[in-house]
Amino acid sequence: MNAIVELSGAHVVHKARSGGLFTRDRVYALTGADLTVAPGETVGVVGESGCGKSTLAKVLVGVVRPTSGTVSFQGRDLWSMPPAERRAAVGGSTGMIFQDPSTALNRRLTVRQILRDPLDVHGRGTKPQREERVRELMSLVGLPRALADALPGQLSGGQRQRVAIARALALDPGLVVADEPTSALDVSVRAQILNLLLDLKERLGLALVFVSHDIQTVRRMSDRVITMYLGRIVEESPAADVTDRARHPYTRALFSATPGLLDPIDPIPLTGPVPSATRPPSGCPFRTRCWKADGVCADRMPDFSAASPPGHRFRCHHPVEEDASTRDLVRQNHQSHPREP
Ligand SMILES: Nc1ncnc2c1ncn2[C@@H]1O[C@H](COP(=O)(O)OP(=O)(O)OP(=O)(O)O)[C@@H](O)[C@H]1O
Repeated sequence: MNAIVELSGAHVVHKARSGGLFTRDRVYALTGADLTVAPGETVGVVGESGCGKSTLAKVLVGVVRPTSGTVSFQGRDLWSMPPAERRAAVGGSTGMIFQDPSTALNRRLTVRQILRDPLDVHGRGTKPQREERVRELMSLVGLPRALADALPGQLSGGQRQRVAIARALALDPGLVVADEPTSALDVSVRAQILNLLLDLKERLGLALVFVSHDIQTVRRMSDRVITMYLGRIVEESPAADVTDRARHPYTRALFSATPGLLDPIDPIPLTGPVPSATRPPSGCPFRTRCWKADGVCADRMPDFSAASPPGHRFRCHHPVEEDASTRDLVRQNHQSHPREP
C-alpha cells in the first residue's frame, strides 16, 4: 500500500538563540529521520522533552521544511512542488491538532467561521455545500449545532479541542497529526477526546500520528511506537511489544518508569541529564546515560537493525537481549554504572 507520507533522511537544524538573539550555535532538532506512515495506521511518538517530537510532527504535515532530506506525500516530493501545489497537497492530505486549543484557534472567529475557513481557502464546494460541511463536521466531533455562533472563549476546553479536531478534518485528510492533544485539558475530559480520536480514526479510516509525553496513552492508542532521543529515531516497535520486548535500552528505561505498565518494580535508572541539542554527544547520543555504552558507542551511530516481528527495528550497538525482563535490566544497570567512553 502507498505511504501517505514518507520522510527520508530528514534533518532540521535551527539557529540557536540566547536572550532573543541568534548565536553561532546550531540546534539539532531532528537528525536523519526516516519514517513511513501508511493509510489507517496509528503511530505514537515518545521521548523526553526536547527530543524532537514536535519537530517531527511539523515536518510530517509540511509546517516545517527540513534543512535536508525529503518529505514525500503519496510519492511526491513535497518541497520540490510549486508553493500553491504544495499548499493544496498539504491541506488536502493532512490535518494537525495542537496541544492547546486556546492558542490554536482564532479567538475572534466563531466556530462556524473557524470550520469554514479551510473550505474557503481551498475553494471546496459551493457556499451552501460549505455550510453543510460545517454542520457535518460539528456533528462528527459531537458539538451541538447551537454552538456554531459561539466564540472559542465561550467554550469549555474540551469543546475547543473538538473544534480544533473538526478543523483538522475539514478537508477530509488521510492523515491527522496530533501533538500532545490532551495535555492542556482537564483530566476529566482527556479520555473523551482520546476516545473521539479513536472513533474518528475508525470511522474515517484515518492515519494518526500521536505525539505525547503520556507513554501509557501512546501505547494504548497506537499500532506502532517510535522512540526518539535527542533528535533521532532510535526504535520503532509494534505497540503491543514496546513495554517488555523493546531492544533499545532507552525505550526500555522510558517504559519502565511509567506507573501501571509493568509489575511494581524499580524503574531502570537513567543517570545524568539529557545532553544539549546544541552539542549532541558523538556516536550514539544516548551513550552518556546508557549502562551498556562502551568505546564503539562513542565512535559511531549504529544503523538500524531489524528485530522480530517484522516492522520492529532499533539503532543500538548493545541492544537489550531478546528475552531480558525489566527486572534483569534493573539488575544489570546496578552492576555496571554508565561509563564515559
Ligand atoms: N524554532 C526553533 N528555534 C530554535 N530551536 C528550536 C526551535 N524549535 C525547536 N527547537 C529546539 O529543538 C529541539 C527539539 O524541539 P521539539 O519542540 O521538537 O521537542 P519536543 O520533543 O517536542 O519537546 P516537548 O516535549 O518539550 O514539546 C529542542 O532543543 C528545542 O529547544
